[in-house]
Amino acid sequence: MAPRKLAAGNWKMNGTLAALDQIDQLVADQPAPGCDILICPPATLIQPMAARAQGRIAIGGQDCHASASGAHTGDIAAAQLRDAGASHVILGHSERRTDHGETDAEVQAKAVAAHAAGLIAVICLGETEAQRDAGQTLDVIASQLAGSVPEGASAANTVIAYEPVWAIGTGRTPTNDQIAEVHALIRDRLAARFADGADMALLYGGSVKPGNAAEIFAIAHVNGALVGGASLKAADFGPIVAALSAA
Ligand SMILES: O=C(CO)COP(=O)(O)O
Repeated sequence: MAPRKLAAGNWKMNGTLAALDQIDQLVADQPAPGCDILICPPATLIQPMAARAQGRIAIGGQDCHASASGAHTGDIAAAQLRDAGASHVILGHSERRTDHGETDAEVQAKAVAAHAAGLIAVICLGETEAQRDAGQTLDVIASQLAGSVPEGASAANTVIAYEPVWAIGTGRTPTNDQIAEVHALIRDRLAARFADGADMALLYGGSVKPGNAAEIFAIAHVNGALVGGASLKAADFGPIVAALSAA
C-alpha cells in the first residue's frame, strides 16, 4: 500500500465563522480531488466546519492535551476534538514547541492520547535556521522523530510533517535536494521502526504556495503538504490540492 496523498491546511489562529465560506468554495472547486484534504481550523470552528464539509474534507484540531479530561483550563482533550467532528490533530508544531515549550516527550504523550481517542496524529518536526547552519539538521530530525512518535504509531493513525522552522511564513523554502534528504531520512527511520512505516504519509510544510507545489510534490517521499498561509483562501489552496492530485 502506497502512502495516501494528503493536502492539509493549518489555519493557525486565523478565521471566524465568516471564513467558512472558503470551505464551501473549496468543496465546489474540488468536486473529485485525487487526494485527501484536511483543514485544521481554530477549535471554535471545528464543529461548524465539519458540518459544512459534509465529509468531503477532513477536519482537524491544532493541538490536544495528553490527558483524557480534568483540571486543565484552556486546554482541549482529543476526545473533545473527535466529538466536535475532527478526525485529525496537528501535534508538535514548531509554534507550539516555541510558544508553549512543548518537548518531544510531551508531543509523544499527546499522540498517544490522540490515538486513544481515534484521531490521526499529524506530528511535526523541523530544524531551526541555526541548527541547519550548524549542520545539525539530520540529527535534529532523527531525534525529534524518535522522541515524538509513539510506539503505537501506524500508517493508519499517524502522518509526519517536516516543517523547517525557518521556512514557515517566510517565503523561503529548502532546495529540492534538502527536502529529499530529510524525507529520505524520515522514511528510513519509520520503515526501520514500524511494520508499515513505508506507508506512512510524509508531508512537507513551509511556504508551500500554488507556484511551488507541483515541484515539491515531485520530490521522492513527499506525499503531500501542510500549508499555513496559502490554506486560508480556497483560491490559493485549490491549486495546491490540484497539484497534489496530479502528482
Ligand atoms: O506552519 C506551517 C503549516 O503548519 C506552514 O506555514 P506557511 O505555509 O504559512 O509557511
